[in-house]
Amino acid sequence: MSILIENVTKTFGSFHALKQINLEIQTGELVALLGPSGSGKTTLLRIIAGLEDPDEGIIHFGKKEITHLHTAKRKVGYVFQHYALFKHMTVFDNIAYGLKVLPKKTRPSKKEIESKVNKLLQLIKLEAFANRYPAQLSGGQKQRVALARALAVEPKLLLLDEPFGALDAKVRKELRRWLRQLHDDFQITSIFVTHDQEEALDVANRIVIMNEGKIEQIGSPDEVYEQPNSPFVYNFLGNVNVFKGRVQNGKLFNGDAELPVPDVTHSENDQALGYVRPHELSIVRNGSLKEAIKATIAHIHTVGRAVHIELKRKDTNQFLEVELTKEEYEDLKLRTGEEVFVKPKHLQIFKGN
Ligand SMILES: Nc1ncnc2c1ncn2[C@@H]1O[C@H](COP(=O)(O)OP(=O)(O)OP(=O)(O)O)[C@@H](O)[C@H]1O
Repeated sequence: MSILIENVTKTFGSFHALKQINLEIQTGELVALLGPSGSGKTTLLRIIAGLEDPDEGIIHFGKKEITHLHTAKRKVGYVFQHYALFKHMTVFDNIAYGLKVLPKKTRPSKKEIESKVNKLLQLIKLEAFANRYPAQLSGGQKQRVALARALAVEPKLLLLDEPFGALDAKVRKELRRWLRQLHDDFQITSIFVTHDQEEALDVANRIVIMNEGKIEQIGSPDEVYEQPNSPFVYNFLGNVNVFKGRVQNGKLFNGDAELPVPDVTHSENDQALGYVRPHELSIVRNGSLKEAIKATIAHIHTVGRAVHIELKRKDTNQFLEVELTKEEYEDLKLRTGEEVFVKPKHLQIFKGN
């Protein structure tokens, strides 16, 4: 089911939690709402679920307008950060719950419910745990049960609010992979809230980046990471080096460096900020002083196949962060304390002040 959100606004007293949100989600997409705490992610999810009313704006599910439709009639599965399982019910009964409380007309038979729950138990790999109670499960297992419970009623839309927020890093990673697999198998339109960039980049087909009640950027993980459209997105999605200066003759004047700027649309003499990701900086031994930045290697550390290098600029004493592949690093034979030159491969310019 596709979703269309038009001009949705929400205030709590005088506080604007959502400002003119416009968003279209296609059937079968797995979309992440990503943003810092308080940016409005949960409020938007709750409005889509019908747990909260927007002040203004319209929401469509497919062709139908549902802005004020009761939550129970929206056919939405909702998974919260804190499992919210029924403590006094077994895993089996928790998953079956949504089916057992359906009105008699639409309720499947006891046998059908049993077969459906068993299939879901297989899917979440907890067949052997059907008779356990939530207190006898780990956090990851509880969250899998919560997902199975949400899926049991065959929702047209699956909403997940920080579903793995309370779990440790390894279990989170496992569940992410599993959520993606589940999504691919079921093809349910899904929206999940997270403030973890890595999680959003790893799981989602599309990421909606929110800040202070507004959407900053919408795009595929590659798009938002490689082509951030604002300093906010640059900073929020991973590490970045920022060069502040003045743009003149196609160059950013920063410290002693004159860094070439691609297709400048800024007027000459504008104050500007140049953004470069650590992997977009290269290290060379011999540089022309102008187009490269002289710096001393302060620290080197390896994370898997990547090598992170921290350098201190000779001109401004600021620190730079460079990421090389292990091969690049081994070719260069770099050592702590050595003087080198750092060159941006790609500089994204934003207006500064
Ligand atoms: N019922 C409410 N009454 C008053 N203010 C609220 C209410 N619900 C949310 N807010 C405020 O609206 C803003 C957005 O909240 P929301 O929960 O949507 O943010 P979020 O991006 O999901 O943050 P987090 O990641 O911390 O959950 C916050 O400043 C919050 O305090």
